[in-house]
Amino acid sequence: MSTSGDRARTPNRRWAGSDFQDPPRTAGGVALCGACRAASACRLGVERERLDEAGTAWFDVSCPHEQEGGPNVAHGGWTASVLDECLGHVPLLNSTLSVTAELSVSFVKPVPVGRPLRVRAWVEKREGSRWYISGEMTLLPGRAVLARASGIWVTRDTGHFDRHERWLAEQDASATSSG
Ligand SMILES: CCCCC/C=C\C/C=C\C/C=C\C/C=C\CCCC(=O)SCCNC(=O)CCNC(=O)[C@H](O)C(C)(C)COP(=O)(O)OP(=O)(O)OC[C@H]1O[C@@H](n2cnc3c(N)ncnc32)[C@H](O)[C@@H]1OP(=O)(O)O
Repeated sequence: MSTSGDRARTPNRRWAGSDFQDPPRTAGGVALCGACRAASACRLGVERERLDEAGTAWFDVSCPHEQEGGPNVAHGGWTASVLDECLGHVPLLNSTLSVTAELSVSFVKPVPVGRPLRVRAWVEKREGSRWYISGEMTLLPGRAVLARASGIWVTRDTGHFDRHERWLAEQDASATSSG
């Protein structure tokens, strides 16, 4: 029987040999998170990504039908997730591992499901290990803004997830010992 302690010690083969700063990418250049590696596609619907010479990141995105909230429109959680993903790729496109510390989303218009959308993301400033990143989602064709986001990403070293596993094991151990 598997326990939470076993889970904390089990190597995760999706990340085996993985370089956090240079993850596997789709043909469209999209860096894949852990759960999407088996599917070889971003299940949030990020189809292409690229960084231009000015440092702005561009993403072709479409809301999957499984993420429908209201009739023919995206669940707000999808909009927030895909903006977290796209803005969070900016440090990665600059060969830097980071995690989201804060994220703020403005839902400007309902987001249609199954339509081509564009996300643009850029660095506002960097202070210490913090990257202040903003972005917006627009409808295609045209450039109507559907959502805006801004947040703070914090640079991590490659020991971040191992430290987390140890912290989790300690939580489990202290919960077990205190009953
Ligand atoms: C999906 C996650 C994947 C992450 C990347 C992994 C591999 C990459 C490969 C493939 C992946 C492909 C694509 C994925 C890319 C992006 C997807 C979106 C990213 C995410 O979806 S990621 C998941 C959600 N996210 C978390 O899981 C974070 C949980 N959380 C923590 O892990 C800690 O809470 C942490 C690290 C935030 C702080 O940890 P801490 O407090 O111990 O650090 P410390 O004290 O050293 O602070 C260091 C500096 O952060 C500043 N700081 C701290 N907290 C702050 C806050 N709230 N707001 C503003 N600034 C803050 C301090 O002011 C100091 O700033 P300074 O260095 O300038 O002085």
